[in-house]
Amino acid sequence: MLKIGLIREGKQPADHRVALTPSQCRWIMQHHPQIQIVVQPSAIRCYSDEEYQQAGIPLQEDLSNCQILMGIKEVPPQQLLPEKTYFFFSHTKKKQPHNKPLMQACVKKHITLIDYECLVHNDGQRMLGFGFFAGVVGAHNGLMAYGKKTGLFDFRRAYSCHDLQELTESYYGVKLPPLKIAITGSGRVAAGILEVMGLLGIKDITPEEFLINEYQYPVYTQLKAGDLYLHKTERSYSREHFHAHPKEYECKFLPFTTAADILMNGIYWEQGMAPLFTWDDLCNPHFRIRVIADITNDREGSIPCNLGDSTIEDPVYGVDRCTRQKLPPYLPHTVDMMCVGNLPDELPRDASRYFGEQLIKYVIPELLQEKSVILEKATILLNGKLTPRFSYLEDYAYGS
Ligand SMILES: NC(=O)c1ccc[n+]([C@@H]2O[C@H](COP(=O)([O-])OP(=O)(O)OC[C@H]3O[C@@H](n4cnc5c(N)ncnc54)[C@H](O)[C@@H]3O)[C@@H](O)[C@H]2O)c1
Repeated sequence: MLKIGLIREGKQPADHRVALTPSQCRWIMQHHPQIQIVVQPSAIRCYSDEEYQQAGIPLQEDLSNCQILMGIKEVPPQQLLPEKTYFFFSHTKKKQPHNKPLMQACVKKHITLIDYECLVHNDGQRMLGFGFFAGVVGAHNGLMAYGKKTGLFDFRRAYSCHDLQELTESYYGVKLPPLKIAITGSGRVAAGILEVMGLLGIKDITPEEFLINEYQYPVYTQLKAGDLYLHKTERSYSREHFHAHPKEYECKFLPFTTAADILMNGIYWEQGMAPLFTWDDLCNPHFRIRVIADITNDREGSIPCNLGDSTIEDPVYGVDRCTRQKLPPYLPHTVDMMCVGNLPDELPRDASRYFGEQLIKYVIPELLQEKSVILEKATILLNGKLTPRFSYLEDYAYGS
């Protein structure tokens, strides 16, 4: 019998998501009788203890008789149970300094750490992620901020809705004013943004039309990497080459800064890549963008005026375009920034269900195999020791 425990999230601020919903737990136990799932009680989880009980999933405070423990966010080191196999987003593979104590606690407690982020298909695409719901909530919040800034319309908060269905219903009858939205990216986040565009009936136009025309109704254009980047010397774009050498490319976004009212940023970005525009561009009087939903959300990253995270409670801040000062939101002369790092937690029920579906499809069957290459590849620590693939983390995991 393989016993899986769903842990209570311990990280602050509290996260409401869970790896498997009550009905998904029941489905797994019905279809895989060799698996038993228990859940640690939680007062804040988006599916209540009662919902798990009603689905026949036992509540259990002490998870020491489980072999596998599943969470979402980083587990506070003092809550780690020794010698268990843990699945969660550890945010350690880039040696993130704030998670060094967590990594070292996992070593000390002989833990096997499997990171969801490292579970990938053969072609390297991630199996699990919350990007779609980050895109949905990010697009919603970006529009909400624009409505507040201009006083033209009012959107309720996504987290006040029971789920995406209720959020969708809140769009019935909404007629947005003419506005132009530039969307960047082509992954899960972008798919979520496009979902909101579709729900609100915002019209899709080409990048060329977007730059030239004005419209009497709201429009958007999607800019994929090929629309955004150009090799600095070859003056060309190739997807494979760009993914391998993104720093050799310059960005072509500048004309959109004088054509768009809202920017919804969903690109993949890493340090050293060209930003979408510079501080000098921002100070240009023709810079038209008033609201930026920076869902990619790297501080001073692809968007230079991302001055750090905002929160779900307080999702928007203003930035003075010339003095670069952080200011309260919705002032007339600022660009408003929506830079929340845990957007999917505004729709935790849908985000959890979607996550659990991927988990059931791709990961649960691997758990039942004698040997799984997929799991091996995602195992950062095996019984507290770095696996060869992650040996580059040596100083981070074992050092002082
Ligand atoms: N704010 C939030 O709450 C939140 C939540 C989830 C994701 N994000 C961020 O949003 C961004 C996009 O996430 P996503 O889920 O859409 O990602 P994804 O993996 O679904 O898509 C990434 C896309 O970028 C492309 N890409 C471009 N350059 C690449 C490169 N050098 N290497 C690999 N892929 C490259 C890939 O082809 C892929 O289509 C990420 O930076 C992610 O951290 C933010």
